[in-house]
Amino acid sequence: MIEVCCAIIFSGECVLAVQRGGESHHPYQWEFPGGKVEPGENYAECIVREIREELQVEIQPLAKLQAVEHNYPEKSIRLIPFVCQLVHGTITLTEHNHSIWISRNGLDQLNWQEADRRLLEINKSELLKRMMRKDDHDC
Ligand SMILES: Nc1nc2c([nH]c(=O)n2[C@@H]2O[C@H](COP(=O)(O)OP(=O)(O)OP(=O)(O)O)[C@@H](O)[C@H]2O)c(=O)[nH]1
Repeated sequence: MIEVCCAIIFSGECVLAVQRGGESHHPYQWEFPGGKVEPGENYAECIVREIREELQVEIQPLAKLQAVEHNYPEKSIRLIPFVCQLVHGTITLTEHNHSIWISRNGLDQLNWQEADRRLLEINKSELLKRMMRKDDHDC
């Protein structure tokens, strides 16, 4: 079981989603930025490092949400999500195709990876509490 941390980065009441490249596993699907935990690293260290590498910004992890386990044909992962806030920097994608800030309505509309769909389902009430706006709006 591979442990993967991901960051649900908030800006106001919107969160950041990133799209995988065409050459990766699960091409063009959406995910939260993050990656595999390295030996000797705790989850918070992992997510801060991965976000520096992938987005070139500094974040602060605020809360760990419920993890999900998922079996893909090629591997099994435990996906560990952290609610995070941006501390400084401008997002620059080093690995992903696109990024988008989404409101609560957007959560249901993206073509997420399977593990993320499950992750969003089990953490929905916690996330919606942090994304209170009722109307769709530009993030
Ligand atoms: N970063 C990230 N990875 C996720 C998410 N959901 C999900 O299923 N994954 C999977 O978790 C693994 C994360 O690996 P990684 O980010 O370190 O490296 P990678 O995409 O190059 O992995 P690869 O070994 O499949 O090519 C990938 O298999 C990816 O498909 C997510 O929200 N964020």
